[in-house]
Amino acid sequence: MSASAPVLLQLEHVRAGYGDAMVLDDLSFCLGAGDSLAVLGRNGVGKTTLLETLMGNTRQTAGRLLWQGRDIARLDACQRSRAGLGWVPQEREVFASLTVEENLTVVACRGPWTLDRVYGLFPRLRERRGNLGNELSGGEQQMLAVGRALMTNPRLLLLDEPMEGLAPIVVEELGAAIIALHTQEGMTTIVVEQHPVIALAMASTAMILDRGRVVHRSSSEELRASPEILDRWLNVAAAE
Ligand SMILES: Nc1ncnc2c1ncn2[C@@H]1O[C@H](COP(=O)(O)OP(=O)(O)OP(=O)(O)O)[C@@H](O)[C@H]1O
Repeated sequence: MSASAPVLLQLEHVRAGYGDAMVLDDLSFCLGAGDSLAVLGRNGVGKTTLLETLMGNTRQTAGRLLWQGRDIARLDACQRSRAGLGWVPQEREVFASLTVEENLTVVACRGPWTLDRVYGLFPRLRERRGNLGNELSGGEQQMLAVGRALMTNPRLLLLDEPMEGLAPIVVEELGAAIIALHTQEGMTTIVVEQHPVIALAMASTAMILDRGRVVHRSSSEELRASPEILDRWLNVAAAE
């Protein structure tokens, strides 16, 4: 986080999970406006649960979750969305019976992100604007899911494994758009991603979770150059 950037999001000793099963335990971190953060970790360590907790979809039993300085623990997902949290779920959840353009306009909120700007980021969506959600490829659906979240004009975009199941060529196209989102558009992003090579390319800072806690936080560059940390927490020899 740059010293001058205002803090957007701050988690202090958060404990959260589902029912009686707590997944996140004493989790703390901070994110500044304009930051991009990759969240890494082995299967089942709580990466998705972290995003679900930010959106208010889990049971938070301890700690503070501050959004622009205000504790939002009691707000539901809709209220958090209105407060500026944008959510791209792992399942994409595009509206199958609406066209691409309807998928985008149905959630639109006033702000800098317009239909034209989303089409500028994803020219493929402009080409497919009249197609129904269920007529799109996996990659196009993912682009639509990102575009739809942008149309809500969030201040923070949360992406859960956006590359899952996509062909390498699409991963490249979507990855370039996600990188452009923070490098050119200044969007603050948190991206959950299993594969360190992809994750570290998509964000300038990285955080590793293990058993619901933060066990490493650094720049992506530093983590890329730390094979012992990658090996210890992710069981991979290198992120090259
Ligand atoms: N809706 C749910 N109800 C109960 N337990 C859940 C639910 N979703 C996830 N869990 C449990 O919470 C733990 C963390 O899961 P989570 O999906 O957050 O991990 P993850 O790090 O995102 O893993 P993956 O990389 O496999 O997606 C797992 O033990 C999982 O079984």
